[in-house]
Amino acid sequence: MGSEKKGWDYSQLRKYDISLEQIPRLDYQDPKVDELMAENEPVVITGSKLVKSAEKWNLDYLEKHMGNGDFTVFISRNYKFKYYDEKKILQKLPNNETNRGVEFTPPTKMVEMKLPEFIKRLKEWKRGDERLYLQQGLNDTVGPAIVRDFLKFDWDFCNSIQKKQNWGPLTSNHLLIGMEGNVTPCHYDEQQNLFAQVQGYKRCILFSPDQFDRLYPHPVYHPHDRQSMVDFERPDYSKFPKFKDIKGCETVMEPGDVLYIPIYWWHQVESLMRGDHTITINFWYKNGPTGPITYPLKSHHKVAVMRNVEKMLLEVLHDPKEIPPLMRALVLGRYT
Ligand SMILES: CC[C@@H](CC(=O)C(=O)O)C(=O)O
Ligand SMILES: [Zn+2]
Repeated sequence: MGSEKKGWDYSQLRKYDISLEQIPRLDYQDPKVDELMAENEPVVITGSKLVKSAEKWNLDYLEKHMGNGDFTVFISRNYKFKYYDEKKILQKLPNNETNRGVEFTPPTKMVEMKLPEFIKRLKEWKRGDERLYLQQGLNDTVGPAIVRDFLKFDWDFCNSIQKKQNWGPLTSNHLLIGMEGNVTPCHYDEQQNLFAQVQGYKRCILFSPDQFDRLYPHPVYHPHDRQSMVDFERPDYSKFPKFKDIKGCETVMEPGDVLYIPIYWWHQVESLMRGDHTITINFWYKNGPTGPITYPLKSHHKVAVMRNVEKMLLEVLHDPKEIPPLMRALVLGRYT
């Protein structure tokens, strides 16, 4: 994978005891790109101009043109930015009732920050300081120059993919500005994703949905729903024995690369250590209609089924502790 001539080297990658193949890197005009996407397989698409109009988006340009809006910034005391769903945290509601959330201490703080302050903290950051990660949906609060650049994205390119792959509508574009070494731990999303690298180098480690039982996602009701419970750097093989057999693929994204992250595919994303800050724009699309079901079900369909079973059981049992005994009674000795 890659090499020194590509502006990064192996010493900038975190070391894991995981077997990883290379994600194919194909030119955007290669017909194999469509074939892989049609199979819900990841592919790095090179040479497209999808976000070429944003290649000038360095920090000074963004500070000058991003407008005076508030941006969502996550703050972490370490290098990890594990996503959590606030709606699943036990909360007092206005009428003094509580939602059916759980007690949970978020691992990161989410704040609203003006861009100049974010950039100042980015530039002044030193080892040991809290880390920051700007993750903001692009909306109409940005300045006119950014709107112009946004309109100049190669929309024909991504619209043709959307049409060919029969995806649903584009739901959002997120601007992601990360510090060197920041890690978004392994998780999956329920949307199709074109992940466009604008500045800096990002390592993306992906696992097929069929690795579900090796990645031990938090329960659906948990704020870390869709996130793996396994700490890749210090895996607890007694709690997560199947993680030993994990198989995945990876790539180091360079500016201009576009990675197709298929719906339900697990991914861990890392800004290379001792590298520059990174800037990414992602394009999230609703999945298209399932189309003709073939049997046995594909692994990503099985993940959707498992999520629905979990949600239904929670709905009827109310107490998550009731699920394991019921599932054991259902399966052990009967289906095993
Ligand atoms: C925002 C988190 C992550 C990207 C990602 O998970 C996605 O685009 O789905 C990253 O780049 O750190
Ligand atoms: Zn994601």
